[in-house]
Amino acid sequence: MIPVSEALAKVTALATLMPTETVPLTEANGRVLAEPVVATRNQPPFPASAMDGYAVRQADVRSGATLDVVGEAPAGRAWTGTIASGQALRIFTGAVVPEGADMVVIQENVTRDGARITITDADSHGDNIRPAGGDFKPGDRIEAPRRLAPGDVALAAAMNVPLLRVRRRPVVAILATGDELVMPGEAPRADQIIASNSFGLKGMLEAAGAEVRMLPIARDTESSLRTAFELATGADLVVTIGGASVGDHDLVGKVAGDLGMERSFYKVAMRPGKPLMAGRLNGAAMVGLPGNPVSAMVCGTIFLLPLVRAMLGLDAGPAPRTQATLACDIAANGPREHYMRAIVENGVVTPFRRQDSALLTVLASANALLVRPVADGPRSAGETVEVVAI
Ligand SMILES: Nc1nc2c(c(=O)[nH]1)N[C@H]1C(S)=C(S)[C@@H](COP(=O)(O)OP(=O)(O)OC[C@H]3O[C@@H](n4cnc5c(N)ncnc54)[C@H](O)[C@@H]3O)O[C@H]1N2
Ligand code: MOO
Repeated sequence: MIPVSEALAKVTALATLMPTETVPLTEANGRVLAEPVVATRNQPPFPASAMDGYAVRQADVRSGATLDVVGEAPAGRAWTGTIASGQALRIFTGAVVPEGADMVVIQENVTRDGARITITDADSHGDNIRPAGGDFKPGDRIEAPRRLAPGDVALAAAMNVPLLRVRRRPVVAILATGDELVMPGEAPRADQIIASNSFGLKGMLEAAGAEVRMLPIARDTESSLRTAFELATGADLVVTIGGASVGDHDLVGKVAGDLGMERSFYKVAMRPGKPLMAGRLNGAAMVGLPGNPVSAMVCGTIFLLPLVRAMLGLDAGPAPRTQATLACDIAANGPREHYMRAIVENGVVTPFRRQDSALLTVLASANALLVRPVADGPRSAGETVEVVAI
């Protein structure tokens, strides 16, 4: 058994950086930017009105002052004259503020009578003008690498960059194994259960930016496993589920080895997740997850997410931890780092009483993993511990 930190380093060392591809803005959200986006224009490109009202000279703005309305400027239709003293231009949000004007008086602060306005309230918070280039200027950048959030996509669009260079999504083949498994919706025999892990992992990996291929469930025979591994050809990462332990039917390690897997490690000092394996199989990274549903999902959080991040060129450090205050006493930990399913509320963490790695109801109710270091002593309510959000 190797420590979790060492296993993580070995897993992320299996990553190959994905090549880049070009996508339109409509498909860019959530993708990882591979090359910076560089603005070639000012935004706004002109001094723009921030309000509906009247563009005027600030020096003319006094309560009771009357001004002549000399024209109108809606957004998208500039008025090309110059505002002189005593004049006002009817203006709308987003329109070009004309030469001469250095303030927009909001329409709520004037009364209008034909072509004249009277200022009823001269108190203004600011000039209501957005200066040219106030948002961004030529040369301003969205740096890479970066996972594009909706705000980034909007910014790239505003920069008039319609196509973005992003990392190709790593293709992950998920291979569930076991004679006891049937797919959701099928009719299980009395001695069978429903395959669940692949679905949880698919969601987790897709949210991380991967493209997931679900392979048919492999039976606990060497030939079925071999066929399933063949179907994984072309994937950047092959994730197997189950068959990783020491039983007579735990054949994943053997078959992968027969097919040429160069094993990086097998077994991690971690709970749940001890029988984790990883290596390289025909040019792809391979991670063998334990079958217990919670073990598979916890290993997904701790190892697969950093691996996918590394493949996308992002920081591949360990899952971020924060501190929380223990709500109750907990017993000493053993020789494996323990990732206890827990609920964090207002900075206080409560681990679930039942920690069996088969309990999906507990995992689904949890929002955090309470991390117990190897050989950590008993801890009392009120002490500070580390948690990973899930
Ligand atoms: N003698 C020992 N037995 C076990 C050990 C050990 O050290 N010595 N380790 C235990 C630990 S810890 C784990 S974790 C499991 C992992 O075993 P496997 O990876 O070989 O997984 P399976 O035996 O195939 O399955 C375990 C469990 O999970 C269910 N399962 C499997 N795949 C799925 C799936 N896709 N969806 C839902 N459920 C799944 C399976 O039916 C079993 O109940 O080994 C312990 N044993
Ligand atoms: O290590 Mo196993 O993954 O406890 O269930």
